[in-house]
Amino acid sequence: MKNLHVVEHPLIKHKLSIMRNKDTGPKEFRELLNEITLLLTYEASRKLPLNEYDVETPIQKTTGYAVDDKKITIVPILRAGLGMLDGIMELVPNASVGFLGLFRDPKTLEPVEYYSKFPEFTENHHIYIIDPMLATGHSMNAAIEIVKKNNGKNITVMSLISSPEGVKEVLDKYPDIEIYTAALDEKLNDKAYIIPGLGDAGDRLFRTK
Ligand SMILES: O=P(O)(O)OC[C@H]1O[C@H](OP(=O)(O)OP(=O)(O)O)[C@H](O)[C@@H]1O
Ligand SMILES: O=c1cc[nH]c(=O)[nH]1
Ligand SMILES: [Mg+2]
Repeated sequence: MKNLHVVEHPLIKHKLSIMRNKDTGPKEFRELLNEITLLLTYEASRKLPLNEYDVETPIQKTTGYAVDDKKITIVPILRAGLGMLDGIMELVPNASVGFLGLFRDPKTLEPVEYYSKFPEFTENHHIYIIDPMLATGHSMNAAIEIVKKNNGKNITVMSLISSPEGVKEVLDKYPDIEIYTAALDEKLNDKAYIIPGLGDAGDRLFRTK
């Protein structure tokens, strides 16, 4: 599928397998999510524009290149998206951060918004919406809609595990958006959990179950 990038890498597969293990505790789970996010960010940032400037090496002048990370905004979807925030911020430390609180109603499976605080999305801004789980895709679509309503453009989605159903839901509605994910799993179960997945990412990050 065009615009879906499954970032295949032995290190990602290795780390994600440990995260999937139900016996992996929150400390290791958080560390691994952070490490995989660094690797995902490397791929998801490939198309960022570069500014040229003059650099003087000890030998001669040359051209330097700079990413203007002040023009990047990261939007973690609370809570689980917070687990990816440090990883991406390590690589683009001057990015702004906007927060969006959504939870999935267990009965309707529809996202409920409970918090939002965004910086101003100026022209030529690049926005990364981050959430480890892309299941039905309803939360991500709600997030994209909210960010767009706030004037956000150039949106990229980063997730750890995606379902085929969720990817289709997002790309059918927003065909221009690019999704970077560490794994495309098999499908959703009858409770709309990703299988094989890793369970509830928020609960595993913050030990709430
Ligand atoms: O694609 P969807 O079917 O919408 O499901 C994915 C959403 O569900 C999870 O959040 P949850 O509602 O568990 O909130 P939490 O992060 O606070 O645990 C996950 O982190 C996504 O935000
Ligand atoms: O598998 C899933 C689906 C939604 N949210 C999660 O945390 N995990
Ligand atoms: Mg959760």
